[in-house]
Amino acid sequence: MNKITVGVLALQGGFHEHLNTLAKLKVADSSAAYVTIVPQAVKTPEDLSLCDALIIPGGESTTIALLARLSGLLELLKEYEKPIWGTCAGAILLSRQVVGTKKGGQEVLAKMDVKVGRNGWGSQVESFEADLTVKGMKDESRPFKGVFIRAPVILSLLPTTPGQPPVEIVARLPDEITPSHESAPFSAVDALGICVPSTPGYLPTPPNEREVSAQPEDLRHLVALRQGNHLLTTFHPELTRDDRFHELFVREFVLPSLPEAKE
Ligand SMILES: NC(=O)CC[C@H](N)C(=O)O
Repeated sequence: MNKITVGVLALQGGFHEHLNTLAKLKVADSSAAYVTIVPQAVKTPEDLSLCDALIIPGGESTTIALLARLSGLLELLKEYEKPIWGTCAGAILLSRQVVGTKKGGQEVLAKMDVKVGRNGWGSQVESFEADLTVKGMKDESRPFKGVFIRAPVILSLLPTTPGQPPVEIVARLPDEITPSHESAPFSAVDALGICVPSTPGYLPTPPNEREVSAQPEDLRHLVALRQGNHLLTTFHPELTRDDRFHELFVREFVLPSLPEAKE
């Protein structure tokens, strides 16, 4: 267990930043021994086969999905059972449903029972930063700077897929930050689970997949979620010098998933 390979899907978007963070990362296992982390750029099925876990970076989710299909990775990723962490565009790919897709729709890996809205906070100029408290993070009382760039928003938590663990909240935005963009590809009612399509390519939620209706909180405040060994963050931890999110992913998601850890 002292050497692990963490892949970063390197087809488009901010993969260099994740690889650079992984190259410097220090993570101790449960016996306080440091783990050797080998970062691996993943462009082909062979690259993926070397990995113990995968990070899908931010970028443009439609393009990443298209390139994954062209490189023979998309079906492998849909079947992948090792831990995956998706940041921003990667979070969109991990979700089961997406609102505001480009014309022609959006292929997803559907690993997490979540519905997201693309570009939910507006355009590039409306990018922002926010201090987050992250469950399970080292030095948890010190806020983690979340960088949101054309970020998706969580619209609903969908019924849990049979056999899967429930979705857990890892981080949320402070209450004073309110989504208020007219350019957002959904309306307020959409956040309550009543889907209002506003862009072509959007498919209404099938009746048997209706969200649990009594979700009192504005789910758009949820910005990091876990389901089993998958993690999504709607922001970009790789764009800060703070490597605690990468440490959390390796320590809490990757190390416990290794065969040796179960002995
Ligand atoms: N920073 C990002 O990854 C933006 C995601 C992009 N808006 C998308 O929908 O794919």
